Amino acid sequence: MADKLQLKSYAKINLLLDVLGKYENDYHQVEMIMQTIDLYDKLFFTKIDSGINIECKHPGVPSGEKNLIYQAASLLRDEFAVESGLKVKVEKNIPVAAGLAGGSSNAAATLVAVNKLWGLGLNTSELEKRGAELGSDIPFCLAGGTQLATGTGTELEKLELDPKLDLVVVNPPFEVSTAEIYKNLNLAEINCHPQVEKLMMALKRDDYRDILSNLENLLELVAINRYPKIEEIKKIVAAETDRVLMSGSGPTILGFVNSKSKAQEAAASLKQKLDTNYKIVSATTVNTGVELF
Ligand SMILES: C[C@](O)(CO)[C@H](O)COP(=O)(O)OP(=O)(O)OC[C@H]1O[C@@H](n2ccc(N)nc2=O)[C@H](O)[C@@H]1O
Ligand SMILES: Nc1ncnc2c1ncn2[C@@H]1O[C@H](COP(=O)(O)OP(=O)(O)OP(=O)(O)O)[C@@H](O)[C@H]1O
Repeated sequence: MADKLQLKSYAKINLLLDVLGKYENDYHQVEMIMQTIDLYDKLFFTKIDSGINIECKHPGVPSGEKNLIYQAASLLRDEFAVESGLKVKVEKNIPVAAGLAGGSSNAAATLVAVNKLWGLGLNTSELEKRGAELGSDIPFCLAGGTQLATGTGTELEKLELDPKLDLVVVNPPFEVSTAEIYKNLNLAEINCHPQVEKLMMALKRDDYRDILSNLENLLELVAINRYPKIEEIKKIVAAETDRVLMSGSGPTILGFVNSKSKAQEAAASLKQKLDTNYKIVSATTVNTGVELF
């Protein structure tokens, strides 16, 4: 059995994020259209004799038990009484605590890696179940592409759509806690919800204008309330693109355009306008989850 595996783990965006209610455990009932984009981390996994060692140069990424990679590996190690260990080198490209599921996608890749390296023989839905125990975005990150997510975000339906959307990803230099954003959402105040059916129809028809007008994120208002800077960034990105949207619980702002070259132009122009500590990249949607490279 091979003792090395190299996997890419893709960033996700939420083309639509609606919150319908709250469960007794305080998690929220959501309805989302999730999508992977061609921004990814590279993970180099090696099976070792014992322990879980993580090497990542990014200062915002914990190296020990707090790392989702560690948690994913130790969950399966404990469940299956695995005696081997794991070494992981992470090349981070996805901004951290950005609403792009960077940690979740790393965890999804780890589930795939240890399943293979430790010979556990689990299928995708068995991996999804373990992923959901660790984080709501992890099951989606396994297969990626375009998926409808319901429940707490872990009940998934893969949509046989492969939208080709070009965008610029603008990540400001501050982190946002997902828990804090959900905690500050007051559903009683919301009288207008995103329209998931309309977006799905627009995606099916590949109608650019209709797709753009149905991109919505209910958490945007909460995030802007807590961090007014997000509204300022939105305005700057709006001047360069056809539609702006916050990803997940923020603070990353996405600006949509109708070609790769326009996305690159928008990225170049925004780099001139915003501080150098903003991470700004052009991206495109992909129909990929965790994959070998
Ligand atoms: C905002 C999104 O990223 C959109 O894809 C997800 O809904 C959240 O995904 P995530 O970061 O993987 O979330 P988790 O790590 O599972 O949860 C972080 C915190 O967010 C809140 N949370 C999360 C998911 C959900 N359906 N309801 C919630 O209220 C909970 O307070 C939880 O403690
Ligand atoms: N492998 C990892 N990569 C990045 N962050 C990690 C990782 N493991 C743990 N973390 C921690 O998780 C927190 C959230 O990081 P992450 O990049 O996953 O956020 P996010 O993009 O907002 O995710 P989501 O969209 O799933 O809420 C960070 O504060 C970071 O310290």
